[in-house]
Amino acid sequence: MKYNLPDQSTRIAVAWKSILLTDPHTTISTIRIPNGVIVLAVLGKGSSTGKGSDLDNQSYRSLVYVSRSPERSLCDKLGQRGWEVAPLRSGRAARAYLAAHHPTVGVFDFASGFSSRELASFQSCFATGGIGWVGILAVPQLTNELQRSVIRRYFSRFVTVPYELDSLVDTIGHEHGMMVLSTEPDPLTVDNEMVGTCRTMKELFRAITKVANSDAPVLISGESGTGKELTAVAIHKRSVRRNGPLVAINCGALPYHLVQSELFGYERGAFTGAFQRKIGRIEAAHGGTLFLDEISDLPFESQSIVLRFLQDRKIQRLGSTESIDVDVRIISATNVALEKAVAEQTFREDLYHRLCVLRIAEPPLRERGEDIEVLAYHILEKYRADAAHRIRGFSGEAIKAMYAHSWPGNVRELVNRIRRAIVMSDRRVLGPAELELDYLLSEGDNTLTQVREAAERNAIAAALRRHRGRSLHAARELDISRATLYRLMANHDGRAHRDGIAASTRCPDVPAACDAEQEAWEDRYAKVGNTRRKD
Ligand SMILES: Nc1ncnc2c1ncn2[C@@H]1O[C@H](COP(=O)(O)OP(=O)(O)OP(=O)(O)O)[C@@H](O)[C@H]1O
Repeated sequence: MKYNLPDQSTRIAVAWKSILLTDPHTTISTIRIPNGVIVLAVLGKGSSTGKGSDLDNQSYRSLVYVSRSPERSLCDKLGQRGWEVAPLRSGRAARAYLAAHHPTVGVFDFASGFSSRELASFQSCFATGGIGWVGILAVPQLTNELQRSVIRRYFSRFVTVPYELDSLVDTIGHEHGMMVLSTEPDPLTVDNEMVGTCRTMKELFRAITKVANSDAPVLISGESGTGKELTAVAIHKRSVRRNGPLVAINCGALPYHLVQSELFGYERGAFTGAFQRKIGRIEAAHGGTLFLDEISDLPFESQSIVLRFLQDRKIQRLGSTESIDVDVRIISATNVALEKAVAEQTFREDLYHRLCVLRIAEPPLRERGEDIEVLAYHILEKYRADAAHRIRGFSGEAIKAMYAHSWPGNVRELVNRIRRAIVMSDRRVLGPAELELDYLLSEGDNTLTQVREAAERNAIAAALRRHRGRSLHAARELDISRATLYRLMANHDGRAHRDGIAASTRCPDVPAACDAEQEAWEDRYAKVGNTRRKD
């Protein structure tokens, strides 16, 4: 039987339970279907020229093998079967490897004796999408509740010690086959620009794929620095217009008197100084995508000009009477709520409806959980060469501080902090001081729970700081009710509040919270805090 990859193969993987790729180099594989019949299948694009199939052409022959004492014989055996094995011991090394190499299979040796704390440091690796985990366990570990729950949640298969080398390698082959066939090729990860493994980012990637399949206008909303421009590029790259131009216009930087000439262009002699014809930005995007960045900043008087183009899809260069049809797909981005601008009559409602047919919301960095760490290593890889010496990674304290910080500037802030640290640091391991996050760490915040609590406390403190102690505004920003905010502040025993206020007095550009509302708030908070303490 011959199957073409990837479409049909995906269906095979879904329909049949087990696929054994005995050797990642070969295109001949054994497929075991549910009724027990074994079928030999040739997987590939019908090619037997020896040049290799799609399976060979991709980088999924690498395998991460985590063990405190990696088995030499297992590494050798895997090497003979064409695997590139990366034996690793720590969570940090594994995370960096996963971010850089995207292996399809991971082998985790529970039997080599990782402590519970060490196990927790691997959690983000287990949760990484696109990798199937195979466990090696000692029989008594099957009764250990923590290990059982990790296996149940994240592992597809496991073997117990003592195991037969061949059988383990076959199990890894099974896992590899299932992962390859059930994973759709993802241009986002192929070009390795947009990184994300958490649930919200996976939802974003799915939304990008769907939106890219349509030609309707899309509005991308999200806080500054969350990756709206990156998303616009990803949509364009995945769309049928990918071979056409992508032209970006920063609407905030377009003064009214230049809107017509910038957007529509002009003919020679159209006005004094127009010495030659100039093609406008909209026409330059013909056949491709027009990205209207910071659309909310488009001056009100200019909005009708853009609206007219969106209605007619025609332009007229200044100084010309000829109407030119322009075929572009519109993507716009905003970091403020356009609905609010419409309600306040600073943004035209008819333009809003033209732009906002499809919608994508960019999650802020503070809601991306362990992606902070994945992103940090991605950024380090990208800018590593700027360092005067080789930088190995981040210290444990630096990672803790990153989780504790609330990232008001989102991914851009993370990029800037890491780039600064890479250039300025004399050390091989970047610590919280290099990231200018050392003020966040307090003694003894070591366990995951403590780190999470610290992150929550700091997010609340930062929100209060930004809104000068106004609980209603801070709760709104944190997307929780005011009652929940009070409860959380009470849980943190007032520390988030104190930190928020202390920092707002420390920071020169944020005035201290000392207005009447602040005092009223403090009274209310004191009551909530007292009630809880009585409990
Ligand atoms: N998911 C991501 N993976 C890797 N890098 C990212 C990601 N999201 C954002 N970045 C990086 O963060 C920086 C800011 O991204 P971008 O310019 O797309 O944000 P933005 O939301 O358009 O910002 P603004 O609203 O200020 O225009 C860029 O350096 C970008 O490469």
